[in-house]
Amino acid sequence: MNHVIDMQGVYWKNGKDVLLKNVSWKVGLQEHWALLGLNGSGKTTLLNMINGYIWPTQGTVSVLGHRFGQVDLRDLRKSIGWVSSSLQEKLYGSDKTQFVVISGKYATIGLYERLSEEDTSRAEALMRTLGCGHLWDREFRTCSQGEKQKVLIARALMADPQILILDEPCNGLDLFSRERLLDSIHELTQQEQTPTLLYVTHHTEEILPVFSHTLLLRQGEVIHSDATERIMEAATLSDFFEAPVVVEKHRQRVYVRVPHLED
Ligand SMILES: Nc1ncnc2c1ncn2[C@@H]1O[C@H](COP(=O)(O)OP(=O)(O)OP(=O)(O)O)[C@@H](O)[C@H]1O
Repeated sequence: MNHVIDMQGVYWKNGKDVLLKNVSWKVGLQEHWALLGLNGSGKTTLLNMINGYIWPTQGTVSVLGHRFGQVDLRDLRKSIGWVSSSLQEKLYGSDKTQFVVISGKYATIGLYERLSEEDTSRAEALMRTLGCGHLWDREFRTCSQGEKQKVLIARALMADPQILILDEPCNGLDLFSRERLLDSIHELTQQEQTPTLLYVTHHTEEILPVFSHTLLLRQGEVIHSDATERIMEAATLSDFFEAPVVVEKHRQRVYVRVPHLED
C-alpha cells in the first residue's frame, strides 16, 4: 500500500447537485491530516465516501490500498473509526464508560460479550492515554461533553482502526475542555501505533502541529492541500475564505481573525 487514501478526479452528484467536484487527494502512510471547510463545504460528504457509504459518480477511490469496486466495503469499514457527535446519542447513557469503550471492539451498542482480561486491560490503557481513566466506573451519561469525546475516542481505538476520523470533536467544548481534549489527541499521536488521523474542523487553532497536512475544502472542491505550515499563511487562507484574514501564530498553532466583515 502506497497511500492510506488515494482519490483521483472524484465527483459526487445527487440529481443536479454536484457535492464533490474533481477531488484528488492522497494521504501518505506517516501523515495525519486536518480537513478545514466552512459549513456545507462537503467535509461529511467526503468522509461518507471514504467509508464507502456513497460511491463516486466519476473518478477513483482507494482506501487502505483497496480500490472501491474490488473490496467488500463492510470489511473495509472495520478498519476505519469515526468519532462524531451523532454517535454519542446512540450509546446507552446508563452504561459505565468501561463498557462503552470495550464494546467498541465488537462494534456494538452495549456489551454482550464476556469481559476478557485482555479487553479490560486494553480499555484501561486507552482510557489512561486519553486522560479519562478516572471515569472507568462512571455512567456515560454523567460525563461532560469533553469527557464523552475522550471515551468515544478510546472506544474507536478498541477496534484497532487504521484510520481514525475525528469529526469536529471540539464542538460544544469550553476553552479549557477543548485544550484538554487536544492534549489527549496529542498524547495519542505519541503512542507506538497510532492510526492515521483525519481531523475535521472549522477552526484553524485546533490544528495541532501533529497534523502534518491540511486540506481546504470549499463548495465540494479542494482549494488547497499541502503541508500544514504552508497552508497556514495569511495569503493562502485569505484566498480560501475569499476574504482577507489576519493570521496569528502561537505555540505552533494558528489563530485566524477577520478584521472587517462587510454587511
Ligand atoms: N444527500 C444529499 N443530497 C443533496 N445535497 C446534500 C446531500 N448531503 C449533503 N448535501 C448538501 O451538500 C453540501 C455539503 O454538505 P456536507 O454535510 O458534506 O458539508 P459539511 O462540510 O460537512 O458541513 P458542516 O460543516 O456544516 O457539517 C451541503 O450544502 C448539504 O446541504
